[in-house]
Amino acid sequence: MKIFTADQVRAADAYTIEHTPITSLRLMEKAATQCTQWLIGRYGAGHSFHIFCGAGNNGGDGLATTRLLQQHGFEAKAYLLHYTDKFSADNRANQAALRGGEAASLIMLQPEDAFPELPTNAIIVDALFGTGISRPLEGLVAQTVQHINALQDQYPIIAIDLPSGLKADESSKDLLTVEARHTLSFEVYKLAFVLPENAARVGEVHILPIGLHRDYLTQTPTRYQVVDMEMIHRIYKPRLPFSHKGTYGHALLIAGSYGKIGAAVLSAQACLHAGVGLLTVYVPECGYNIIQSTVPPAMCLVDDGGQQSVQFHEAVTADGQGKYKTVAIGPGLGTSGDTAKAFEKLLQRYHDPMVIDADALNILGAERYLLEQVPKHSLLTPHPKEFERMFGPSGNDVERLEKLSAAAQQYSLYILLKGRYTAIATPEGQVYFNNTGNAGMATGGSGDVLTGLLAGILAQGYSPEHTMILGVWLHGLAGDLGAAAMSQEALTASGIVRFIGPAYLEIAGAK
Ligand SMILES: NC(=O)C1=CN([C@@H]2O[C@H](COP(=O)(O)OP(=O)(O)OC[C@H]3O[C@@H](n4cnc5c(N)ncnc54)[C@H](OP(=O)(O)O)[C@@H]3O)[C@@H](O)[C@H]2O)[C@@H](O)CC1
Ligand SMILES: [K+]
Repeated sequence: MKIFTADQVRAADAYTIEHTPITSLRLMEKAATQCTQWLIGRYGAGHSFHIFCGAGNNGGDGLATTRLLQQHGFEAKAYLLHYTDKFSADNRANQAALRGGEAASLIMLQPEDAFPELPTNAIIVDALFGTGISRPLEGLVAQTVQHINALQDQYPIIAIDLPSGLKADESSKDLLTVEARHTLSFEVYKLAFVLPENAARVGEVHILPIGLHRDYLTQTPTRYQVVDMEMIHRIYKPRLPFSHKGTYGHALLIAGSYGKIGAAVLSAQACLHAGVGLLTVYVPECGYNIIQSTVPPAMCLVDDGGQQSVQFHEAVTADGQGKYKTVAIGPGLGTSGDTAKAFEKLLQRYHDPMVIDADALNILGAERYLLEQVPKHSLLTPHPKEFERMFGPSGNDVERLEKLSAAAQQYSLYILLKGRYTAIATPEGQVYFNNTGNAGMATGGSGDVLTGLLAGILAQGYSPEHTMILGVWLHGLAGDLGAAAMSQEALTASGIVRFIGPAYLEIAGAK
């Protein structure tokens, strides 16, 4: 699903009005109808709705929603903030329509008025500002937003289109905004929804269709997209009936050190569950028995280094055209000087896309010049701290995203940034946001599983871009299925591995 800028949303609106018989007032009615249906479906009988409206079209959505809720037999009141007399035309039309209905359901809130008393069954709806926000909140609107936020533990707060005060396309890091439990937005995502700094503001996002013109939605190029099942279906390739293990590639996984062989085990298991044809795991000597007994389908190569691998570059031939379709390196590897040297030699020998994670990223962070030597189109999988070590600190999430995208373009790499919506930046400047996964996956070894999964997918012949999108998505879905079966708390990295299979079945079943 595409992420539109506020300007693109406005253009979609205008295009729809120009190319179909629909008016802007009718489009607002559709938006309000969707919000009404969502609110009734979610909260139903026994609740009263208290809708705080601004002077623009977001306020218009709120006024229309109030009227529609009443028409469905619900108690609903609109509080129209009277901080200006500059109401939009559609806002005025909906004020008039509401005044024509139930008495006392449209209340003008003046700057000197106290915040209204709300009954215990209240649902607060925020329709103050949407994409038209143009400056920080102050005066009556700021006070109202502070009041609403102070009530968030008592009443659910539902924002229409955007939590008021939040900018759709920029960082709102230090701005006052509504803190919603749910945000009901229309047709497309907005960048603000996927930024970690907005997590407490947007809550759960629900995208509701309102009939914006398909041509505009499908033909407008966007820099950002949220990965969805449709995209996954386009990427996923079922196995061929006449295939053999050679069809699905041979991966080399270089991982583990004394005390961290578990990282190699988890990565190896994930790589096998991803569907790789053959797997060789390269570990220091202390890992040999462990790998052979816990991951029997994998072959094992042993380094002379004892506690940390220091000669793994020799596992690939000097011309880099050996038997391995892909190489993954990093989980539990260690960062000693000799390991770093071996990594540098590996980069000189191996020229196909690699998967680079954990300690291999830490080595890159310490020896930045090595970034230039990483094979083009390799996959880098840092968490925010590793990212910062490599590319420096950022003032806010949008700045970090720009840095991510700039690095992916500069070095021709696919780089992801882990988070609730993991961002995947491509060498072409695109950024995909992953929408699967849960807080139960914030557990040791979860990243090692992702590395193995990516290596297993890449080795099967998927392009690096498709590997990144499919791998991150499968990883999150396996985590979601695991959490559903055993709770987020009890989910472990091994649990994520166990649910890679069911996650594949979900894609295959829905295809
Ligand atoms: N496009 C679509 O697909 C559809 C869009 N729809 C809806 O329209 C919404 C966009 O409407 P919009 O353009 O009227 O902007 P909106 O957010 O209501 O705010 C503008 C008003 O706020 C004011 N204002 C701004 N900042 C302020 C501040 N800090 N403090 C005080 N005032 C401030 C600004 O005043 P001004 O800056 O002009 O002085 C103006 O009066 C969108 O989010 C969605 O809900 C749906 O109806 C149907 C389909
Ligand atoms: K709003």
